[in-house]
Amino acid sequence: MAYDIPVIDMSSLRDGGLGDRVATAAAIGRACRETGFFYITGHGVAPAVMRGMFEASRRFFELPDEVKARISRGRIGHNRGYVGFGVERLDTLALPDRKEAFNIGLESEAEGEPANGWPDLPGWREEMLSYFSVCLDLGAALHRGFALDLGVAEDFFAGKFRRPMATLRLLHYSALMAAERDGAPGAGAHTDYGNVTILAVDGVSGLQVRPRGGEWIDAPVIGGAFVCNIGDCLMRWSNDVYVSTPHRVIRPASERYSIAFFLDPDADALVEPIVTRAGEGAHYPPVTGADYLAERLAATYGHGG
Ligand SMILES: O=C(O)CCC(=O)C(=O)O
Ligand SMILES: [Fe+2]
Repeated sequence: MAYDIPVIDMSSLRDGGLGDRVATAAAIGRACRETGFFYITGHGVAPAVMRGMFEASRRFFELPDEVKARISRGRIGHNRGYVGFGVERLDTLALPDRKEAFNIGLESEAEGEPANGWPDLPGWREEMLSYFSVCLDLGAALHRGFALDLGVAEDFFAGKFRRPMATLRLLHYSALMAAERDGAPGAGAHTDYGNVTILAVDGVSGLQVRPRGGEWIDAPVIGGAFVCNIGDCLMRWSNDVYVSTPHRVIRPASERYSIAFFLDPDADALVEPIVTRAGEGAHYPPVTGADYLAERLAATYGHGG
């Protein structure tokens, strides 16, 4: 079977009529069953917004190491903050990834809620939070599509993503390190944990996808489009009708920047398989979003980094 990664105009899911929404949902559903990856256009995010985000990302990663270390994931906790080169190992059988990253979670001023760490860069926090909310809206629109396609109420997921465990992640793959010949990947082969990932890549390709039962294929950069992929949580939720697909980043020939938005459900949302195929039982017991994510993060960071 030849796999491809379709380009889907999602504008109807934002503000279209029912007929168009159903058609878009069917196209997304097909991609989720086959490749688990699709590009989206018609998302309404202006090119200037993405240019601004990548400039902001560069400004952050150019900060001195000791400044970034002050807001490290180790200090901030809750999977937020700066993750230095070599700390993470997405493919547990390979060398640590050649990338640094900065994670931002749902911002809250409330007592007892996890806080984000912020660098001391003017306007930076506001720009990140504004993009965060753009991604939440896109994620909600995509979930209306998943719901339509899976045959549940169009707003089925809305009540399960009220305060979602979402992570906005800036990524920087170093060209200097890419030149080293130790076999370390940019990002090792893995599947994403959550429901859906919305990825923007700044020009330099390197993402590869391995459809289940297929070979590695390149996911080239398509200007103005985001790459979306299904994570393990939505695979489980769809009772394995949708597939989360292994992917990796090969070491780029030059500096590479990407921005990923990982959307996981609310901590207390019950992830209970939606059974759509006649005669089939649930493949998994229900689990809360928090228990599910905790299990998966422990596996990635378990090597002690
Ligand atoms: O940087 C990329 O293109 C993809 C990164 C990725 O797959 C991830 O962080 O989960
Ligand atoms: Fe990923």
